Amino acid sequence: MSAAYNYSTSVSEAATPRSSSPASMVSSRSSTSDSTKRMSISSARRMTEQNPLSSIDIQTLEANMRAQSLDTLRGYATNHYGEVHQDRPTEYVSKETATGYQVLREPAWNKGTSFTPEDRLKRNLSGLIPHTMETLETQCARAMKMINSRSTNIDKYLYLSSLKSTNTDLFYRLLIDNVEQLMPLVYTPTIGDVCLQYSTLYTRPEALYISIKQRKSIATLLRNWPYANPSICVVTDGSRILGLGDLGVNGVGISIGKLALYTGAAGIHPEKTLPIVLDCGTNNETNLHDPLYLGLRQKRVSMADQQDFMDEFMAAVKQVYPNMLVQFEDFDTEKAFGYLERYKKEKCFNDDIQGTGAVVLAGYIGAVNLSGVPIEDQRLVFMGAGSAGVGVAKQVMEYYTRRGLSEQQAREKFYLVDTRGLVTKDRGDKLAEHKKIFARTDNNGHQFDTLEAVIEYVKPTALIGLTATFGVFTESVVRALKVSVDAGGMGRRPILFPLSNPLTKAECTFEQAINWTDGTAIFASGSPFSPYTTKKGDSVTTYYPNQGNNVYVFPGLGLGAILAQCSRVTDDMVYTAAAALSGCLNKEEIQMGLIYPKVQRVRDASVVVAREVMKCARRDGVSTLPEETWVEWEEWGDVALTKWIQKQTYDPKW
Ligand SMILES: O=C([O-])CC(=O)C(=O)O
Ligand SMILES: [Mg+2]
Repeated sequence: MSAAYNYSTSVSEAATPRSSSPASMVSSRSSTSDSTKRMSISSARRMTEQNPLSSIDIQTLEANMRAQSLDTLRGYATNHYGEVHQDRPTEYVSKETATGYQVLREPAWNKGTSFTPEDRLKRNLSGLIPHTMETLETQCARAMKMINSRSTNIDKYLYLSSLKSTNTDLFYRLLIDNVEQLMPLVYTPTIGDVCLQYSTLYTRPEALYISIKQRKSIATLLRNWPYANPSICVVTDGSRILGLGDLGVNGVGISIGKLALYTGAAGIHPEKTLPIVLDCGTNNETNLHDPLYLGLRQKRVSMADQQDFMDEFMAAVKQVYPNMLVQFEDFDTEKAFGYLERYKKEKCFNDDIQGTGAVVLAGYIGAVNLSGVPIEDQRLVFMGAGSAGVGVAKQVMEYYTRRGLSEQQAREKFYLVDTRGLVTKDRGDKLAEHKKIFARTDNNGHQFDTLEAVIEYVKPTALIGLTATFGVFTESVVRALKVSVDAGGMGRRPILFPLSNPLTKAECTFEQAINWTDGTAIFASGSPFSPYTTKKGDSVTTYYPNQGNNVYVFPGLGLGAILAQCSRVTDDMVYTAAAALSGCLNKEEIQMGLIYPKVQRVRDASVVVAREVMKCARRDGVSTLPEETWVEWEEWGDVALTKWIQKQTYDPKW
């Protein structure tokens, strides 16, 4: 029996729930794709005629692009960007009925060489895979050998990506068991390079690519996603990918990478995750001139049009997947704040503002304990006043207000610096709305143009970098931070968080931080640095960096919100995620002087974060679970609830 289902040709039809994965598409065709195909073939033929060897190389493509002949190769229907009309449903076979390559070619069902003799018979697999039957561990060992044999991180990424699209369980087993080695490949920093080169690296679809040209058909596109009822999507418009700027549709890599961690770091089932990129054009000239660029070849549409597109997207999500949580990722600052406010009643959160805010707060709580500087004497300088800078400052400010400080007293602890220097009310420029809350008024008319000048003036105890500018924490800046902390008394330690991603954007390196503070810095970076060992005479000291990355928050926050069946994500839930994370360190981690759990324990941390987020959702009245369930869970207590959460998570084992 085939699990066929219909989606609408009109945008208003409701989604039909599916129960199975798509093994093989029996057919998927439409009149529009036919016409596109016809055009593509004739253009390609024209190009081939111009080039008798038929090797259409990049130069030829560039020349053709200049002559605009690529116009006809664009992936839209002849009726140019009108509503997408699909004439027939995509028909999938069900897992139960799939046989042969239908099984092997569906990553969610494929077990590779681990199929038992019985499976092989039942599923007509005999002869289609090597005779030997292997355990998952053996398959993992082979995969690790392959990864280790590749010399560049991009090649390692490509291998992993191919594995993911071949055998889901194997990919995630590998990621979960080798998270320290593999997370930097599927996530920051490698994912930054992948996004930069996505047009060239592209081999297969892994996400939903929704162009503003198809804005009338977003619901139809959402229904085309082959897995039923996703629980979570990560959506970007590519406008500020990590610290790399506007990458347009190539930013989709970040949605893919984040969702791999929702599964790897929190155990959300991979079939329940949906990566999305919204293509509104790009202002990235390199992409616009790259003949291989995969997105709309035009400048970004106006902010008002981007906003309308986003409204349409959110409305379509509500219509097609009403229970899906939406994570906004790497939108540029204005949109990041704007959308968070605009959709605050929906089931969504912004990872860069709230996730980063929460993870830094958690680390800051631990860092203050280690610093020897009492919380009331802390003064924080933020280099960078974008979505992450202001998001973090707001989150830490809340920590102060919850400890009894007034808003005004709490705000006074923060000094934000942007490209024009200290953010003050009387600086003479028009401050962006999101910065106003932290604009200083106590500067007596003085303006401080450089970070050095701000440090000299403020004498901070903590320096947080979210500038996306490599090296802005220079030796003189870091030494000045140490001097201002030392002045407060013996044994005090500076807090130094260069948080920008990927590594090429970090404000300073771990080695520099250690050398310039005589090993005293309490350090956290957004992307991972290696431990650093110093030798002085006979004494050898190894220092351990922290990775203050939102990966410690978003997977657990998302898991908690999903399991509590929240109608929305409250600020309280985000704060609770931070507080829960700060309490997650074990004895060994505390002894090592860490402020975050080791990355190998990220799944443990996510479960604790999820548990506390769930309880908070109930307190805030946004959990739609029946009251009886909560009463039962309360009786169980934390240990049982933790076990229950673990039981809900995906942890592939055969
Ligand atoms: O993706 C990361 O590693 C952290 C993050 O959200 C960003 O830098 O935008
Ligand atoms: Mg981000």
